[in-house]
Amino acid sequence: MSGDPTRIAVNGAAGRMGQTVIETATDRENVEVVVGIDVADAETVDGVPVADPDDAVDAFAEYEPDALIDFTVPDATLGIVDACVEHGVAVVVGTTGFNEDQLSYLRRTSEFVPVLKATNFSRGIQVLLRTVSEAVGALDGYDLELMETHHNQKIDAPSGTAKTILETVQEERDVDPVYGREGHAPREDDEIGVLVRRAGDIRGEHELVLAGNDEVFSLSHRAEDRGVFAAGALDAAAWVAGRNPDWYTFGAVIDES
Ligand SMILES: NC(=O)C1=CN([C@@H]2O[C@H](COP(=O)(O)OP(=O)(O)OC[C@H]3O[C@@H](n4cnc5c(N)ncnc54)[C@H](OP(=O)(O)O)[C@@H]3O)[C@@H](O)[C@H]2O)C=CC1
Ligand SMILES: O=C(O)C1=N[C@H](C(=O)O)C[C@H](O)C1
Repeated sequence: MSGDPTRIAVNGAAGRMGQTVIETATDRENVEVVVGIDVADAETVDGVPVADPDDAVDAFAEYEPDALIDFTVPDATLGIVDACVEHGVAVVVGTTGFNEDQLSYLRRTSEFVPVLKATNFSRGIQVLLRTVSEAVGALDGYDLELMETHHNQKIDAPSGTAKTILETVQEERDVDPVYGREGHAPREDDEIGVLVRRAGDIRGEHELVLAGNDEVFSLSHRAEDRGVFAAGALDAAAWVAGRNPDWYTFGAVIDES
């Protein structure tokens, strides 16, 4: 490895993903988490100082991060990006559950600093997305059903990843999502069932089933540890820091590394 490590701030530092990012970074030489941001009272996480979001501008001035990794909630993401613009800090967004207006705000932010957003920072899901396009394009007319399962603390549903899989399907075929089924609900040809489960501490499971022509084909992915998302987010932060203001995807990181 050459050069100084990428200096990273973590928004949501005391959360499940924030803690995992900080822990994962300690084993790496190309990144260093220099400050955390969280509403939690914690003064440090794993030895990393934690500042309140209201003090983010001062914290960025003091610790000079190159990139911010955000795993919070949409309002918290939007609450910190102006501080990133003020200090020229690249933004890596892992948070899910944004509405259209919130996404537009993030898009505008990318006119001033690089913004890289991914609903799933595992490499396997990125490959699954590419395979989804090929499978849906090739298996015309097959019934499509999409399932996801996550831990019982997850707020948004369907998951951000499931929404990305759905969008990828819809780029290939004109199907309308049907969320769960109940009562007399016969399947239509132009629909895709979307089913959500929440239980225990399941890290994240996604499956797309394609059925027709006397066969069933399925594409599935299971995250076994939050470390897979943390590793991808750190790769993304090291890759995007110092680039020109623009909107970037995790797929580009994988293509180039
Ligand atoms: N893209 C990907 O690969 C992945 C995305 N995610 C997404 O990341 C997000 C976070 O997930 P997870 O870590 O499990 O959630 P957690 O609830 O465990 O962590 C979120 C943290 O953000 C804190 N927080 C809340 N408001 C603010 C604020 N205004 N400023 C700073 N921090 C704040 C929370 O504090 P408090 O608890 O006190 O509210 C909490 O500590 C979710 O949207 C999830 O879907 C998760 C895994 C992978
Ligand atoms: O909240 C989670 O845990 C996860 N959220 C992301 C999503 O909404 O897709 C990614 C991953 O599945 C874990």
